[in-house]
Amino acid sequence: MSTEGESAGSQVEGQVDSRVGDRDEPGRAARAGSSWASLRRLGPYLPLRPIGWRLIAAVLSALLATLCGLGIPLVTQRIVDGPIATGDLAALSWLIGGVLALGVGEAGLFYARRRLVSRPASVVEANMRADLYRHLQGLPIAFHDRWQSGQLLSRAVNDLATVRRFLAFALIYLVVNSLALLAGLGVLFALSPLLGLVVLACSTPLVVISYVFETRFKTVARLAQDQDGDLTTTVEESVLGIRVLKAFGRGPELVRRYLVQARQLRGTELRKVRIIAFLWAALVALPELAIAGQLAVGGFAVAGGTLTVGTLVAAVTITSYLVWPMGSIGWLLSETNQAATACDRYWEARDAERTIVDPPRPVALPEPVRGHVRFEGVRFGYPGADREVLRGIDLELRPGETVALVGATGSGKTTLTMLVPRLADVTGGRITVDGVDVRDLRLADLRRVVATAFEEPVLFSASVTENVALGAPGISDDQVHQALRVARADEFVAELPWGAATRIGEQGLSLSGGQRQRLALARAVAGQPAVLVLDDPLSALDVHTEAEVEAALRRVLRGVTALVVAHRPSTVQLADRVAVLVDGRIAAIGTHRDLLATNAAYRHLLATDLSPAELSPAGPSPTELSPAGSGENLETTEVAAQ
Ligand SMILES: Nc1ncnc2c1ncn2[C@@H]1O[C@H](COP(=O)(O)OP(=O)(O)OP(=O)(O)O)[C@@H](O)[C@H]1O
Repeated sequence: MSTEGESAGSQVEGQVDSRVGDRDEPGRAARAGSSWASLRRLGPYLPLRPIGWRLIAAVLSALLATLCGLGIPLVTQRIVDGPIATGDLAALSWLIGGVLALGVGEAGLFYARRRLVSRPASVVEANMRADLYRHLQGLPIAFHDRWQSGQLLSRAVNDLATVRRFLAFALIYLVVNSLALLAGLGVLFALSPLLGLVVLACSTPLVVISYVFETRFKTVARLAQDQDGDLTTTVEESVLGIRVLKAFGRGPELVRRYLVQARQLRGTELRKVRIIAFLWAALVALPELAIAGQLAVGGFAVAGGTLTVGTLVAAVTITSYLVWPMGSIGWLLSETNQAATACDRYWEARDAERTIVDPPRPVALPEPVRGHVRFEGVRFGYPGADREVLRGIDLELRPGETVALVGATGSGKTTLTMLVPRLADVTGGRITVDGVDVRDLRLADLRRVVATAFEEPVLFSASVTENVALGAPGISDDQVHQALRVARADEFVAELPWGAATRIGEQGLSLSGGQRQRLALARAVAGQPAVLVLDDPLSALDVHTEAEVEAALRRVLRGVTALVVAHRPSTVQLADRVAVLVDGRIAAIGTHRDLLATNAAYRHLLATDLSPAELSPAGPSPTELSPAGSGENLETTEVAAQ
C-alpha cells in the first residue's frame, strides 16, 4: 500500500501543472471557498449507473483490503500469546494459514479496486473534455478574444487529468484511509486504551498540520496551474507564428520569454515541493513517534504484567499499519485540493455564457431567399471598450447587389462584416435579411444563407475537399470541384500530389498565401449562399492571380448579395456601389466613379492605390468598373453625418 502511495506522491511532486495569461482575467482570481463547490459539481458526471456503483465497489474493495491488513496484527497477537507462548504448535499452522488468507485477500482486493476504478475515472475525464470542447465551439468570438488558447488547452488536458487522478485514487483513499484510521484507533483502544491514547496524541497535530498545509498549498497549486497555461500559450504561439518569428529574428527573444516563464513555473513547483516535503516529514515523524511512545509505555506495562507481549506486538503492528493512512491524509488532501482547483479552472471556462444562441422562437426566412440585407441604425462596441466602433450604420444591400465597404484602417469594416453571420451581436439597431432580424433566425439557417471569407484564410489539417466542404457540409465532390473552379483554385489543386484529396497540413502552411485565400473563397461559395460577406479576400493575391480570382468572383457575385471589404481599387471595381465608413457611420454611398468625383474622403482613402487615370473623374465608366452592376440603378448619396 505504501508503495502505491509513495509513487503517487512522487507523481504529484514531479508533476508540472501551472497557469498564465493576461487575457483570461476572468479565470485569474483563485476564488477561496469556491473549490469545494466546484468539486460537488462533478456530481452529474458520476451517475450511479454505470459510474457511481463502480466507484462505490472500489471504495468497498479498498476498505475490505484495509480491514484484511488490520486483521493480520490481530492474528499475530494470537500467535504470540498462543502457540509461541504456550508451545501449542498444532494451532500455529491454522493461524499462519489465516495470515496467508488475509494477505492474499488484501492483494486480490487491491487488484479489484484498480480494475473497478480505472474505467469510470477515464470515462468522466473524457465526458468532461467532450463537454468543454462542445461548449467552446458555442462560445462567442469575444470569449476567444479574451482567453488564451494555451489556457484552454491546459484546462482541457492537465486539469482534467488531475480530476481523473483524484477520482481514481485520492477520492477513494480519502474515504478508505479515514475509515481505516478510525477502525485502527478503535481496535487499538479495544486492545489497550493506554496504547490507543499514545497514538491519538500523536495524530492530533497531524490534523493541524494538514489544515495549515491545505490552505497554503491551495494558493500555490492554483498559481502553478495558471503558469502552466501561460507557458503552454507561449509554446503554442511560437509554433504557430514560427514564420514571423524567424523572419524578424525574434526567436531568441521568445526563448528568453519562455525561459522566464519556465523559471517562474519551476519556482512555483518547487514551492509546492517544499510545502509537500515539510508535510511529509511531519507525517512520517509523527507515526514513528507514536510507535516509540507505544514501545516505551507498553514495555513498562508488559514488565509490570498489565499487558501481554502479544498485545504490545499487535498494537505496534497496527500502528505501523496506520502509518500510511495517517501519512497519506495530508497528501490526499493536497490531491483533493489540486482537483478542486482544477475543477475551478474547468468550470470557469464551462460557465462562460453562450451569448450568441438560437432565439427561443425562431423565424423561418421566406422562400425563396432573396438576400435583401439591411443595416438599420446598427451600433456596436466591444465589451469593455469606452467607445463604440459602429455608431449608427444605415446601409441597404439589394438582392443580387455587391456593395464594397471602404474605410480607413481600424474604422470598423471587419467588425461590420462579423455582425451579419452573428459572429458578434449588434449592441444597437438591427440587421435584417429579407426583412427578418438575423437574431430571430436559427444560427444554422442564418449561416447557410450567409457565407463568409475572412482576410486571414484559415485552413484546417484536412484534405482540400474537406476544407472546401466545411462551407457546406454534405456537398458532393462535383460541387467541391465547381467551387474550386469558381475560385480559380482547380488548377493548382489538380497539381497537388493527390489532387483534392491532398491533406494540406496545419493551417495550410504548405500552400502559398494566394492559394490559401482561393481555397477560403471556394469554401465560401461552396454552399451557394444568398449573401456573401468577404473581408478583403484578394489581399494576399499577386497581380496575375488577383485578376484570375476577380474574374471568377465577378461571376459568383452576379448571383448573390455581397458585402466586400475593399482596400484596393481592383476590389472596389467588383462592386455595384461603394459605402464609405468614417467614424463609425456610413459617410457616403455611391458608385466608385461618382464617389471619386464628389467625395474627397473617398479619394483620399484610395489615393495611394490608384493610378492618375483611375483617380480622374473621367476615368473608367461605371459599367467598365462594375460589370456585375446595373448601371441605371446606381446612385450616389452623401450620407449626412448624424
Ligand atoms: N476583439 C476586439 N476587442 C476590442 N476592440 C477591437 C477588437 N477587434 C477590433 N477592435 C477595435 O475595433 C476597431 C475596428 O476594428 P476592425 O478590425 O473592425 O477595423 P477594420 O476597419 O477592419 O481595420 P483594417 O482595415 O485594418 O482591417 C479598431 O479600433 C480595433 O482596435
